[in-house]
Amino acid sequence: MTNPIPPHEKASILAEALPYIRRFAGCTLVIKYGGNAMTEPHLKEGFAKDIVLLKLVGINPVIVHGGGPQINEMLEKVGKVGEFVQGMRVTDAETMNIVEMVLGGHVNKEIVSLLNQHGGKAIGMTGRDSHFIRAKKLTVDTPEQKGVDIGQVGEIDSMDCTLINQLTQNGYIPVIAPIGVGENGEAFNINADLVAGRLAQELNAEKLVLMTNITGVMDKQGNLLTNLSPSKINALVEDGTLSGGMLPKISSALEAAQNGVKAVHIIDGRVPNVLLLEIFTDSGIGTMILGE
Ligand SMILES: Nc1ncnc2c1ncn2[C@@H]1O[C@H](COP(=O)(O)OP(=O)(O)O)[C@@H](O)[C@H]1O
Ligand SMILES: CC(=O)N[C@@H](CCC(=O)OP(=O)(O)O)C(=O)O
Repeated sequence: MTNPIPPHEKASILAEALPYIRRFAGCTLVIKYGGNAMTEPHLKEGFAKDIVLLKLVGINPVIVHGGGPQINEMLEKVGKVGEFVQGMRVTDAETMNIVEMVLGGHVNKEIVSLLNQHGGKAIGMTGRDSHFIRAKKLTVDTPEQKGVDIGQVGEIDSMDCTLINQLTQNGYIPVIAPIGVGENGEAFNINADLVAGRLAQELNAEKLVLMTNITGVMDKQGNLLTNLSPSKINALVEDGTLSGGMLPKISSALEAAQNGVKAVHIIDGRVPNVLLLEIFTDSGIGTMILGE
């Protein structure tokens, strides 16, 4: 059994939060909740409580969620296998329907419901709601081929954050599924890290926090890299240290850091209350991405 924390230590931990609460009160934080970090019920519950606490102390959290593993599970049920190119899901018409059903339906509503159960006022939406994320078809460059067509995968064309701002100002917590709308009203599947990074820029967020299922960005030997500069990131991409889902994550993190978002962090969503540790304590956690 672990020893209980003595009362004076508990008090000093709570007191440590005060300067951070003062600093971030009234600020917007964009939090990306990755599908891999939302597998355990107790972690989902803890995440919801942490977000409600942020809102209650005057911070404006805006959540963008993923759901890659949850989409894979549903694809398997209909006999399809998830396929990825450079961390992006190959999305044919049938897959797009499943993506929209899983992200816009089950995953989004589960998070919304948990937040509301814990006293938050959460509202779920996708980028098709009020057409707030306009997207166009994305093609991907691989080391072998440029411009690979991966179906209904979108890149963000523009974002209209009027509705999000109105919601946060009125006490709501927006919970956003990463689906965009094309010129003809069609749906596009967008990587959730890209939506979170762009949203953080558009909202002038104080922080972008990407919650995933790993301690942070690792070097080839598996050591945690606590700080990453643009040149270091380029080197890690070029020598193949970063792969799969880490590729869109790091490029989104870097773009946000270079476009006005003051702090960008990749942290381990498997650690209970990791958000509170990141935001309210002096201890550095995960990987911080620097803009220059
Ligand atoms: N150098 C690296 N450091 C850390 N993770 C890496 C690295 N290269 C690839 N990855 C992979 O990226 C994954 C995180 O991306 P992803 O699976 O898309 O997570 P999420 O669902 O949270 O967005 C890690 O679990 C790991 O498998
Ligand atoms: C184009 C693309 O890859 N879209 C992602 C959207 C969900 C996502 O990003 O989920 P995670 O954050 O859990 O990985 C997908 O279909 O899996």
